[in-house]
Amino acid sequence: MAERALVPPSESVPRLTRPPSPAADVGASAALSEKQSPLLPSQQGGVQPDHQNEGNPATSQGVMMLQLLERVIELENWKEGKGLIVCGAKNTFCSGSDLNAVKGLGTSQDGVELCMFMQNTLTRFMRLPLISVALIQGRAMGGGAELTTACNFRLMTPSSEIRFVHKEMGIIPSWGGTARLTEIIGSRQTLKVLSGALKLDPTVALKIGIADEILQSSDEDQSLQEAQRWLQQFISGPPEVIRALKTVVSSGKELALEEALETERDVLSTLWGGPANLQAIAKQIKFNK
Ligand SMILES: CC[C@H](C(=O)O)C(=O)SCCNC(=O)CCNC(=O)[C@H](O)C(C)(C)COP(=O)(O)OP(=O)(O)OC[C@H]1O[C@@H](n2cnc3c(N)ncnc32)[C@H](O)[C@@H]1OP(=O)(O)O
Repeated sequence: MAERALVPPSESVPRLTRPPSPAADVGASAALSEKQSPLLPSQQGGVQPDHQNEGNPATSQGVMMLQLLERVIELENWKEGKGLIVCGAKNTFCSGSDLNAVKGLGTSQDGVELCMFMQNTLTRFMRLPLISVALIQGRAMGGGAELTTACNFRLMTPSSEIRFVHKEMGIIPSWGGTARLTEIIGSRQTLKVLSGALKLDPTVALKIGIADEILQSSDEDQSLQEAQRWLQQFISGPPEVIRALKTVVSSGKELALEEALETERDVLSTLWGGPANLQAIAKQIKFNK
């Protein structure tokens, strides 16, 4: 029987509580996992399996998923950050769960535990006070397609493709991907994308609103540079302001209006009269250029 390495630290997705004050340190953009894709098997350039568990794909996949959670926890503690880019390796964004591991996780309970673990991790990722970009080089399939929806933006290289293959696997996207995709492109388009298991090339993805932009290059390094330049336009400025913006947008998306308004008041109180605000007022900035 497959080892239960995927039981989530908490049994359910964390509730969004009104957030702590954003930090005021200097920020930078960073790759979540430079040249690594969190869920891929090692032959695709993913995180290497724990040697202790070599030969047991289910356990190795569990290790990779735990590594993803660890990275998210690191990012939760990255108090000066402003943005991040999630990218894959060897021109594959992420081809989802390791199919060899999935064979060893055959019960409904296995599926639900995997789902809860990933819902927890990706919800925490989505709520980071960082502006996140999925740089889709090559394919994003299954769980990999779901991962792209946890990012705020999706940039696609000309040769890339997003495909929610779940229907063909006899399942649904359940790592929060269905809910997030519906929020991104609406229920009609989501139903088409999922029930057709459509291959979304960059042109189609842009048209239906999953992709934010098609990059010029399919080259791994050049497209990463393009993505960094693209992100830069949204993260220039003081970290406390960028982080606060992401925080209030998250609460506007997830909370009831009264709570979201309260969050806005609280977050504003950390900025109004603060250094960035006072400097801007002192400079008498004009926006007519
Ligand atoms: C539990 C469900 C879960 C969820 O979302 O909830 C999922 O994610 S289900 C998994 C969904 N993903 C797939 O079904 C992908 C299946 N793989 C493919 O369609 C292709 O391999 C593709 C399109 C990713 C890449 O095709 P390409 O022609 O470029 O290369 P290869 O097919 O030769 O692949 C190279 C090598 O990688 C292995 N591989 C790729 N993806 C997976 C995977 N998800 N699990 C295990 N192994 C994978 C592939 O088998 C090849 O291995 P090799 O030993 O060289 O034959």
